[in-house]
Amino acid sequence: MPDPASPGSLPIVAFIGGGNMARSLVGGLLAAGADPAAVRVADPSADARAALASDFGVATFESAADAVDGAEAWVFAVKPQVMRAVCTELAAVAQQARPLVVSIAAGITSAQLDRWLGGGLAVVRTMPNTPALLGAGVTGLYANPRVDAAGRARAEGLLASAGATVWIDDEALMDAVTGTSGSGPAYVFLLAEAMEEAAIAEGLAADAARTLVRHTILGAARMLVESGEPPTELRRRVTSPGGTTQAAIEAFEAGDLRGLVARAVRAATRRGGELSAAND
Ligand SMILES: NC(=O)C1=CN([C@@H]2O[C@H](COP(=O)(O)OP(=O)(O)OC[C@H]3O[C@@H](n4cnc5c(N)ncnc54)[C@H](OP(=O)(O)O)[C@@H]3O)[C@@H](O)[C@H]2O)C=CC1
Ligand SMILES: O=C(O)[C@@H]1CCC=N1
Repeated sequence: MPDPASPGSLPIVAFIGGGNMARSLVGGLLAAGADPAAVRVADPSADARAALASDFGVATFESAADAVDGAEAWVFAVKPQVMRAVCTELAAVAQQARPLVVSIAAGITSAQLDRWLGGGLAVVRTMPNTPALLGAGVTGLYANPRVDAAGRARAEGLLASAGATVWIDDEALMDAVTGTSGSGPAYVFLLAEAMEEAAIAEGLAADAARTLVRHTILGAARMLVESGEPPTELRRRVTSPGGTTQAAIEAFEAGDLRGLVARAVRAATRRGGELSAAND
């Protein structure tokens, strides 16, 4: 009996959309041992298809209908703006095939996906992030009531090779997942940009600033994950009373960094709801 959570024993999975995130997920799946013969990707771009085929050895298709033929899991990896059209085109096939539907799109709800695909389907709405490319991502997953235990295990198996997974029981919170971890890598990259610029403004050479900042973020992230200790405690150990870090933290707090981050996450979270409404 194959283990449905193991990528090596996945049923045939079709990715509809072969862009940035699909590439990350396909790469992660194969790195975790999935058979390239069990992975298909549909994308309208001949260049994207050629790159996917040569990089990963997966079968590629111009037409989504051809890619999903015989696939038990369909992963929708297109932009929210085209999701309705893409689903509607596949609705008749979906009603016959009854696949496990997995979406990685921001904002688009499981009810919308189900409705556009004709209704009554098992749908898992997920939100991965780009470090999936390194197997260092994190994905939030929500399953609609039609998804059984095997479907959950299958969806988790598809995303687990991209990194950690977190099940979310209340779909209304999936936009907050997007605003936290889906978009989150960009927040860290923005911090890196700002720190590099500040370091250069203090007189450091650009290459020195780049190395100092990148390895500071890498080291701090590893400490966060590997120590399991709360960030407040890790920060306390860097902050000598009356020392340099305290001076910097006071500047951050005076500038309301926490409030700014809260407003940014709120903006991303709200945008998820807007993407859902605007593309219904
Ligand atoms: N980028 C990120 O960090 C994250 C993105 N997401 C979600 O992932 C989804 C994809 O994003 P991303 O990979 O960044 O976007 P991309 O634009 O890189 O990928 C989408 C791909 O879908 C293709 N496409 C368009 N129409 C069809 C169709 N009818 N059939 C098959 N493929 C089609 C596009 O081709 P073409 O360009 O030629 O139109 C493109 O290659 C989005 O819904 C996004 O919300 C989720 C988490 C993180
Ligand atoms: O910016 C976006 O809409 C997508 C979803 C999460 C990350 N990128």
